Amino acid sequence: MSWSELALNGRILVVDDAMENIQILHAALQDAHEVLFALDGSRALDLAQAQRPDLILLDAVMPGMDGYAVLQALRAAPETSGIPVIFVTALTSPEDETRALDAGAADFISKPVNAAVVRARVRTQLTVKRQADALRAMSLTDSLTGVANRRAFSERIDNEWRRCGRAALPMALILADIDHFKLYNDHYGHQAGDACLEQVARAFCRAANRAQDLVARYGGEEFAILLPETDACGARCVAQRVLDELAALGIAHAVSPTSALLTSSMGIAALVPDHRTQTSATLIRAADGALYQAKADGRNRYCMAPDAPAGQPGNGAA
Ligand SMILES: Nc1nc2c(ncn2[C@@H]2O[C@H](COP(=O)(O)OP(=O)(O)OP(=O)(O)O)[C@@H](O)[C@H]2O)c(=O)[nH]1
Repeated sequence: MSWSELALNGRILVVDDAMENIQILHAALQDAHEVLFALDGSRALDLAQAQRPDLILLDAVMPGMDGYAVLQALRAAPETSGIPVIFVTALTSPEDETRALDAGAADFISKPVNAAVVRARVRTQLTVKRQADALRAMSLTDSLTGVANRRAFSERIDNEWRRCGRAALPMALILADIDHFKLYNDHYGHQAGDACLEQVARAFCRAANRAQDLVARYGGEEFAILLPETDACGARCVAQRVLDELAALGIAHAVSPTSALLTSSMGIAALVPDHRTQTSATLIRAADGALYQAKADGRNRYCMAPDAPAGQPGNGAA
């Protein structure tokens, strides 16, 4: 599919206090796009949050919250800051245009609008948006396994740390390290090692299957499983499923001192974030310490960080 084809079917939010202007833009765009509309700034912000349009056509002059204030509010919220905005306005002086572009507008269309020009400008902005989205997705994905990469993990854990902290919800982290992977590579070869990592990543995804769970490749043969809104008990369940999934895969590891099959060790930490005095590094450190303990205790098991608030430290051996 070409980039211009990708620009089709985008969801567009039209914001204007005059219904007849909305109707004109709707008529120009409805064949190729889903068109939403709002008659004032506050409704526009609600719709942008709830529906995440691909593009916003925004009237600059409106009673109450004007276009510039709407744009500022869109940029301030992480969920809407990446949505491109085209100003559509009767204000046509170079100063007005410059002000809109300085405020973060992607483009500027003068009223009265020409339907062909609107369609062309919209196509351009949607194409740029899709390209930016694809690049961002690529920059957050591990190319070998297809799961999130370390950068994506760092972004998510910080967001979840704050979100769960504000809501006083628990969150858990499992750090998993494949056992004796150096020996695996040495014995079966690096390509087989890569194929093994892909299989293991898929097994982790099957074990952590809630919408908000995140499986990430944390390092070479180390994975992180982030479990928002999950306490120590829930995290233990997921870790046990990881052990079961790996056992079910049955990947031979003929030279492992631990088992004839490929295994993983895991460290689990779970807590209710104290986001005012601590950072997410607290959780990572605790999970890392528990992983070290799981390795020391004989591998092929999970170990709970000792300061987990939801119960006594627990170990699970397969
Ligand atoms: N095939 C492959 N191997 C990798 C990749 N990333 C890291 N590794 C290998 O993973 C191995 C990790 O080895 P170590 O850190 O010594 O750990 P280990 O052999 O798993 O031993 P324990 O963790 O103590 O059980 C190294 O041989 C790395 O080369 C990768 O992308 N592909």
